[in-house]
Amino acid sequence: KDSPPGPKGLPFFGIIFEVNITKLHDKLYEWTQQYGDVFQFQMLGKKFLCISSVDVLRETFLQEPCATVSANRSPTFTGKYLLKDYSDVAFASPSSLWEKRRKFVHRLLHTYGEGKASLENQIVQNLIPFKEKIRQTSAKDVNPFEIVDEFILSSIEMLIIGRSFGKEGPMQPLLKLELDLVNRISNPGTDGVLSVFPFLRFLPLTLSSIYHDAKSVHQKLLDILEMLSENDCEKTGIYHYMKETLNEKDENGNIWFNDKNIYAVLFNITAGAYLTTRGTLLSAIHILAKRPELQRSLQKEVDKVIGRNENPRLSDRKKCPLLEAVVMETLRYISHVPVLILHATSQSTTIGGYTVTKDTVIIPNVWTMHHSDKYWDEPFSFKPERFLDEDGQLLPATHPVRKRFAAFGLGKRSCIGEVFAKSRIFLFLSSLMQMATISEPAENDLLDFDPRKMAPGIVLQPQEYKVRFLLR
Ligand code: HEM
Repeated sequence: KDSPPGPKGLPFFGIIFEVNITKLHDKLYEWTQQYGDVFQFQMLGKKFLCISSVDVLRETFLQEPCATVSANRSPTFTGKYLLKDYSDVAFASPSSLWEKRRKFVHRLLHTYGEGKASLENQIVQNLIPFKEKIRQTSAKDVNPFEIVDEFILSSIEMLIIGRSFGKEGPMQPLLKLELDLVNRISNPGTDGVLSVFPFLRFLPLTLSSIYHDAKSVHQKLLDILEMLSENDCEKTGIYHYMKETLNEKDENGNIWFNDKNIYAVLFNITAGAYLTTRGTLLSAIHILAKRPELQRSLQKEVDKVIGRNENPRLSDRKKCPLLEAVVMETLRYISHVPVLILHATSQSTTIGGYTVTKDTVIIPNVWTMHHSDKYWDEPFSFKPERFLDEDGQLLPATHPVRKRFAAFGLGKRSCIGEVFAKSRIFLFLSSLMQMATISEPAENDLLDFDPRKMAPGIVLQPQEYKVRFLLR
């Protein structure tokens, strides 16, 4: 049992010709049925270990010594070329400077995601144009993508610079463009090819223009931030705090936060905050449009806890277990970060009883885990009640069902934006349920949401659709 099973593939190329590299998770789902919960394969000279078992993943990411050994990141094109030689948090492997960076960014996000009443007020302010749009479009067929984008991008501006300039302002169009580009290039399959053949960035290919465009748009954004921070911006966004920390030294006299770190960390935060929350909200709206009964129950909960006219507050979240369960089930059902961000081993170790060599790329196969009938009854059905007890309360985090949920990753590399993301998702969905009912469009049939049809990317995205918002 020393070496895991898995598809053999060709010398050097491995399995590359057997998969659609933009939708790696589809093939991993199929191979799990064939080879089991832990299997390995080779692609372009790299060794991959795919983990589709919740128990093995928890053991690997949460128990020492494996937790530390498996916290590395594999070398990526995104990390090396887009993020200035791994100057970021998400694509860099651990080091003492990285640890300081991760803690710092985590603290900033936490303060801004939950602690600061001012951000809560600002997000509530961001909801005003959103509510206005819903009023204007009431009962008409509408594509909700623009409305959701505006809300998310405004809250990213708030987070970074302390205010939003709106949809027509200098930042939102750039952010949107940049983040669509990043999603395409950082997709693990696409990045996997580019990381082995980085010279492709010099050839006249679509991929290389995506890379160059993403870089130049990001630089433009930084130039705008610099200009704004010198002029008329309140000193409340995280950009200001990053600038204040610039060139600080650690106890050994090493600078732990420099210009390159600001550049790369802002890439992480904008992509982390936009792609994931956008995917969640747009999927939730589509899913709810097909479930009027569930909406009625959500509206009852929101009316009781928040009322019809009060703005929702973050403190209301704990009192809305059904809404929490709907968000959790949406995240499980769509699993839109299907293989997390790939990990790697910093030395040889044992995983699931197998010997795994140093520099093996670890694929946490959360897509398969979240859609396995071993763990979930009817995994391709949307059932928020799986996260509730018989009294309608959210199951505790220690409950076996909750332990199978890994949408934000686990352990040392888990998402540092979870609180910030959940806060925004709650404020958005509770406001929506307070004021409107989502209905199918009048024009044509809306098919039920199918996560298998989501568009590829490092974060899968829902296909466009139309709904109607009927004012209550
Ligand atoms: C629904 C929302 C979100 C989901 C589902 C999500 C999911 C994830 C996942 C799966 C990972 C990788 C875990 C791993 O590699 O083991 C991750 C990492 C990360 N996320 Fe999120 N995320 C969300 C929102 C956010 C937000 C709002 C931010 C920032 C504002 C953010 C920032 C980050 C960063 C910086 C990392 C890298 C952590 C590290 O490598 O140490 N995420 N997230």
